[in-house]
Amino acid sequence: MVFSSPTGRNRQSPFGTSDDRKKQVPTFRLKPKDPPPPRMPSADELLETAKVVALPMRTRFRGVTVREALIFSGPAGWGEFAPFAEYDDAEAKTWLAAGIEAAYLGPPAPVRDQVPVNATVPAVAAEDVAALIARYPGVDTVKVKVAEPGQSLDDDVQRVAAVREHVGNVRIDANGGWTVDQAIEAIAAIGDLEYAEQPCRTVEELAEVRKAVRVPIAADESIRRAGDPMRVAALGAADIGVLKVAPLGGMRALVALAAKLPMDVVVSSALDTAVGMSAGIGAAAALPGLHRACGLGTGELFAKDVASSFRIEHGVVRPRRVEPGIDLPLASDERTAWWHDRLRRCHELLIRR
Ligand SMILES: O=C(O)CCC(=O)C1=CC=C[C@@H](O)[C@@H]1C(=O)O
Ligand SMILES: [Mg+2]
Repeated sequence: MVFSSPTGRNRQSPFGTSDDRKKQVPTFRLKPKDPPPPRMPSADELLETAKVVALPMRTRFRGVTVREALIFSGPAGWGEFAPFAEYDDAEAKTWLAAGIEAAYLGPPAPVRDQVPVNATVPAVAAEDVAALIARYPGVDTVKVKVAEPGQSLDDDVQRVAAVREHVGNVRIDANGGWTVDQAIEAIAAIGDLEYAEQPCRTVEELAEVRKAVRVPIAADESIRRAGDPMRVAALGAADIGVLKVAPLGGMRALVALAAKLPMDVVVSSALDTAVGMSAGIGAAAALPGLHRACGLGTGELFAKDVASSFRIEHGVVRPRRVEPGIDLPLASDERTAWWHDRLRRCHELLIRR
């Protein structure tokens, strides 16, 4: 689709570029009830309202102790641009498209007013598990990080056992940290699970593990960082797809991919601030079929967020718009300049034909 640009030239929408189509990421498409397509804002316009924040984490998570993010506002609300620091611009640009969608178009029409969430337990010691789970009232599903570099399988077994003292439904996430043999051994040692997320790095390895174990396999990086997110289905590599708004390029892209994937999906955060979380919850609320708890409770991992975090009550969160507070924990001038440059480069990639 095309949209009007400030220079008067029609350009390809960031929600459905030809590049995306090559990667087979679902393209943004209007439905009759959607508002008109957004005007592509210039980078200057985005940076006019931008704030770069540095949010302290309560617990280290995927090596992150301070989560940086750039947020900006548009006619539909606030959007977030927070690709992890190590991602290159080609990968980071879809995160910008997602932020622009949130700020300039807003969420798709919801089909539910609440979304069940899981608790997320980082690779902590078993004795720290209870305090973490206590932050998630009414939650009956816990996702546990495993295969942390520097830790042993015994650490994982003990952490999962500690979680089982509180809830019956446990899923694990190895972030591709195991070989096929290690995954098979670890899954046998850990025992019954709702699913094992991304036990190995490649789609082929996931397919091998899936054939060898009875525990269902979920794909995360094999979808969000893949050239072709449908490959997991083509190779019979997963039972569940873990979908994240920012890496997929937006709420509508996520909903479109969920419709194509022949498997259950779980919407999960990308360690989003409350602004990004609003989009994750908005996408989950718009999914016609949602049968599992979503990884959208990671606001609990922050010591401070950009707005009051989504309250978890009886294991669910409710979609809402977010208005960042005035006392934001702002990043240093140097980090702010780094994020501004990154946004400009990704914006250039988005509008390039
Ligand atoms: O799914 C959840 O429970 C929370 C989100 C979560 O685990 C993640 C968020 C961001 C980066 C990732 O390393 C991690 C994941 O791999 O799913
Ligand atoms: Mg994951």
